[in-house]
Amino acid sequence: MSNKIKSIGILGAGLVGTLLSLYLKKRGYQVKVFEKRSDLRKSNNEGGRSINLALSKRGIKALEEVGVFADVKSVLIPMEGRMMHNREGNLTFQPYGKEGQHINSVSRSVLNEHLIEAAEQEGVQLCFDHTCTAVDLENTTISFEHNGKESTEHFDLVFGADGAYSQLRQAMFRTNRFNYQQFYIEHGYKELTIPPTESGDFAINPNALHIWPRGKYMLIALPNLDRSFTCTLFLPFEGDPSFETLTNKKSVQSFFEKTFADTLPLIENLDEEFFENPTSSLVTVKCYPWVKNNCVLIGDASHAIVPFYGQGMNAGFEDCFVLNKLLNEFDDNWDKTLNAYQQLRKEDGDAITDLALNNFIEMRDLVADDKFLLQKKIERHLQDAYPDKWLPLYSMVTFSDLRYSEALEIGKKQQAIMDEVMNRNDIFENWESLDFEEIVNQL
Ligand SMILES: NC(=O)C1=CN([C@@H]2O[C@H](COP(=O)(O)OP(=O)(O)OC[C@H]3O[C@@H](n4cnc5c(N)ncnc54)[C@H](OP(=O)(O)O)[C@@H]3O)[C@@H](O)[C@H]2O)C=CC1
Ligand SMILES: Nc1ccccc1C(=O)C[C@H](N)C(=O)O
Repeated sequence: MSNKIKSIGILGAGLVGTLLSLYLKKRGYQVKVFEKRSDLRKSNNEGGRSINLALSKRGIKALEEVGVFADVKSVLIPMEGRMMHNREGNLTFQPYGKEGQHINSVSRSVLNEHLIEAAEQEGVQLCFDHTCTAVDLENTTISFEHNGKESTEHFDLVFGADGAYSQLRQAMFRTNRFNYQQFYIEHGYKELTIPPTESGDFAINPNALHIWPRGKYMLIALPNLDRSFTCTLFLPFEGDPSFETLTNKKSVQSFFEKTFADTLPLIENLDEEFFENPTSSLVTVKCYPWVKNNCVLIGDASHAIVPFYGQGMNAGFEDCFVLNKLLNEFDDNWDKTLNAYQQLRKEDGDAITDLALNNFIEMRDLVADDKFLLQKKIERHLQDAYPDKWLPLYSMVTFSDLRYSEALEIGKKQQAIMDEVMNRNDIFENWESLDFEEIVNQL
């Protein structure tokens, strides 16, 4: 294939497809994007099933590289830490990183609109209402349906940025030695809303990610530009409590009274939203290889993860950044680039998949535990005293661009060290007199 690539087709004008199109167009390729949905800028309908995104270092870096971050900045809301709400409505705040560090709440559709606009201005051809129905991996053609008509188009290279249920991946699925694994967690999610107050203000602190951790399940809330909050209830599909048991207004009301009492005056239309918004499921997909002939998977199509680290978009954006960096390194030799791309990013995709699953346990359960919060405090102290030696796992993932796979490995070593530290009987009283140097030197 090497250096004969001129035309590139991309499936999906989601966050990753549009950013990828910008990168490739800027390199001088002819780029055409096919998206099954209508143009978001004309009909914005998320259908009550969106979870707010948390843009952080990796995503920002990837947006900066193509010059779109400056434009996006105005739609971000900084969240400096987690605000935990216990059953009595008492609050505990846990900062995400050092002073001045934060993650950014952003609506998927607003960010997507910005990227679509930027891609169009760059000269990318965007085809909305085009559903890809098949990909021919041998001939690098895409078949799609548009306005009831079927047609087929050939490209030198095709990218599947078409999400967790990718059509391109579907074509790869039938090829020899393609590995594939998919599983659903036992929880589903439902979107609810905390509207602005009557005076038009945020009802709760907008510079935090709010969590109501309840062990096996949780509710979270992230701020929006219109001063509302998008809440997401993560609850098992089956068991008690579960989506299965919350079948009528009475059961929902009493569940919220018992578990999330301080949200009842805030979520105005609980009954309507609970029964009108869909309950969505959460899938994880792992597969390999990501490259077959001249067809390549990227973003969720190659590594669909659960949302709990707020890294799905950041990881997909980083895929684009790394691909572009490799194209620079290999002077647009696509064979070499794609080979290196899939090897590097598979390891990192697997790592963030595991990290995201673990972060659910942290958010729904551990953040309500005093010992866990003390561990975080000690780790922040280690970071302040030995910034070159100890960077907490959350910071490595969120505020650095260290490879996810390296962050995961270092994080495991840190956890083993901290397990011993936290086992001391007098840890709550005497943590300040720990030998911090000895701790960091164990790494
Ligand atoms: N906050 C949220 O609710 C969501 C967030 N995300 C975030 O976005 C990140 C990046 O996702 P990304 O990899 O871009 O994937 P996305 O799912 O965001 O985007 C893929 C796009 O391709 C479209 N598509 C799917 N099948 C076809 C097809 N056959 N033909 C043409 N278009 C198709 C999808 O439409 P359709 O969606 O209708 O299938 C979607 O618009 C995720 O990691 C996650 O963090 C993604 C989804 C939801
Ligand atoms: N955007 C999200 C959507 C759903 C669930 C979590 C998030 C997060 O961002 C979590 C955050 N990184 C945290 O660890 O507190």
